[in-house]
Amino acid sequence: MFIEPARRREPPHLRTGWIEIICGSMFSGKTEELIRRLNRARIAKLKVGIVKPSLDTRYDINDIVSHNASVIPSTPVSNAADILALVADCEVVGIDEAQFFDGAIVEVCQQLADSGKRVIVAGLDMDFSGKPFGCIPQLMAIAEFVTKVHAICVVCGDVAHYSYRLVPSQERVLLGETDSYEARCRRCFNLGPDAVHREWVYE
Ligand SMILES: Nc1ncnc2c1ncn2[C@@H]1O[C@H](COP(=O)(O)OP(=O)(O)O)[C@@H](O)[C@H]1O
Ligand SMILES: Cc1cn([C@H]2C[C@H](O)[C@@H](COP(=O)(O)O)O2)c(=O)[nH]c1=O
Ligand SMILES: [Zn+2]
Repeated sequence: MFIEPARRREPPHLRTGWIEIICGSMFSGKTEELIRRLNRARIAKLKVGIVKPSLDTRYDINDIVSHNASVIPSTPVSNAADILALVADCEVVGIDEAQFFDGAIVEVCQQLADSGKRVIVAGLDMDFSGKPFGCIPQLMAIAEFVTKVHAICVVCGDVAHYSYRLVPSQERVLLGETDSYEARCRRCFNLGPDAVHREWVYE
């Protein structure tokens, strides 16, 4: 489990910031982990700013909501550059679904961390075709801390690494949950539509 590095209680310009990435497939617990870290920052009485891309309207227009219904309020943002003004007075910044932001998100995260803030970013590392998703690989490269989380393959029960798309769209951006995606391990992802889902063994 990720444990926060100690922070000196000094004005932001006198202390270092950093970037944390939480990445993985869909259903791997990225949002839960983001919410856990942000709640702990609040308990530490740090000023926390939370944003998500405005196109992510899946569960709620404003709130960040995990697949198992953990919730934290956030501000929807259309352009990555707008984040800078929104969180100017915050010590900790949380960003969910970062793969949907434009390329400026990389420079925005750098600037926030350079100005002494702790920046926690969650996002999909790969799209439905198994290709690196948007800015996430670059963010992983510049981050101090990278946490890769895993789901459970709904076909065989092994550790899942991929988000398998169940519907025919080839558009990169297609919002959805279990209606359109399932978490799969490498083998079951490569089997595609030929994968045979394991039967329930226990009642
Ligand atoms: N295949 C799966 N593997 C693991 N968790 C799953 C799966 N399907 C649904 N879940 C639920 O999703 C939760 C994680 O949700 P969330 O944090 O929103 O994930 P992410 O942001 O990575 O999509 C788990 O705690 C679990 O309740
Ligand atoms: C793989 C993949 C996913 N999406 C969408 C589907 C969901 O709305 C989000 C991911 O949410 P989660 O919190 O990680 O479950 O992204 C997409 O648009 N394109 C893709 O290839
Ligand atoms: Zn599998």
